[in-house]
Amino acid sequence: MSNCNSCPSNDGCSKDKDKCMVENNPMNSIKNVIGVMSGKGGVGKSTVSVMLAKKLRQSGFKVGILDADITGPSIPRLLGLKNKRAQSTEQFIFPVETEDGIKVMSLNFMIEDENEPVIWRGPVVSGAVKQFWTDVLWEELDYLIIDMPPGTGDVALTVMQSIPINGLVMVSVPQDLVSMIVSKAINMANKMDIKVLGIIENMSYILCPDCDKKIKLFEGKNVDTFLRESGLNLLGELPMVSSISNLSHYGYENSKESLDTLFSPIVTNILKTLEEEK
Ligand SMILES: Nc1ncnc2c1ncn2[C@@H]1O[C@H](COP(=O)(O)OP(=O)(O)OP(=O)(O)O)[C@@H](O)[C@H]1O
Repeated sequence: MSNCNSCPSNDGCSKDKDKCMVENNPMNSIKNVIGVMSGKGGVGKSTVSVMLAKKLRQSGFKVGILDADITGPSIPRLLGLKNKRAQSTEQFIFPVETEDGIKVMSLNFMIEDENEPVIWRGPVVSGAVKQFWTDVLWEELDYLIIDMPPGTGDVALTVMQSIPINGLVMVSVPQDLVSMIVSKAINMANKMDIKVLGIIENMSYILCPDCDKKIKLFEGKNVDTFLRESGLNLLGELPMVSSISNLSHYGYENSKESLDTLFSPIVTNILKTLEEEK
């Protein structure tokens, strides 16, 4: 059952204690849980989750990534861990660790072939996500990053109900930012009483290779109005760059240089907003 003392959301929680569905594992001590969400798939949620985890780890924090995208897990590949398997005992599942010490749990670590589709019904998928929170031996973490399932369906709901998320980072692309897709995700978070820390606009522009001018591919005229009306921060913009698209093929390490500079101010904004919310 839920134990408020060991819950990362304890400080700022407004949930009714008796109705809380969060089950904590007393062996784990996780200070902050940050969910990375998007209204739909393919907009860069997993890429952002990995960049955020890497940056926090570089700053000396103890970091984990929970890949809650059960039917389309891409975290192991992005981190160059696709051939790793998670070990378990009757009591615990042990996360796989990257060379730089990020603890990772993904369904891909439990299946034989990453190309095999996960053909499970919603409740089974939701059960797996819950287990990643309760049964994985995360031990002590400063930040657990959750790569949320895409969209606002059943599994996203389970994650929000059963994991004490301190704040959500919304990832969007410019043409979706002012659409109902993002609004739906934000409204869902609001209904579940989870703070949205802000929005990252991914694939926001391209940089001209000759003059370094930012070229916006989509008109973002209404973005400012949308942000003002929704009361949300723009945490930062990421350009469309080959070093990011290469992440899925070659892993983060080969793309590190350009990403480090681009992502640093975004991480600062995320941590600042997270602290302000406490
Ligand atoms: N800024 C960017 N520039 C170029 N390519 C990008 C950028 N961000 C993400 N991509 C590419 O877009 C694709 C989708 O990214 P990613 O897997 O991170 O999205 P996602 O939202 O997690 O998708 P899914 O919901 O399917 O898991 C990947 O091939 C990734 O390399």
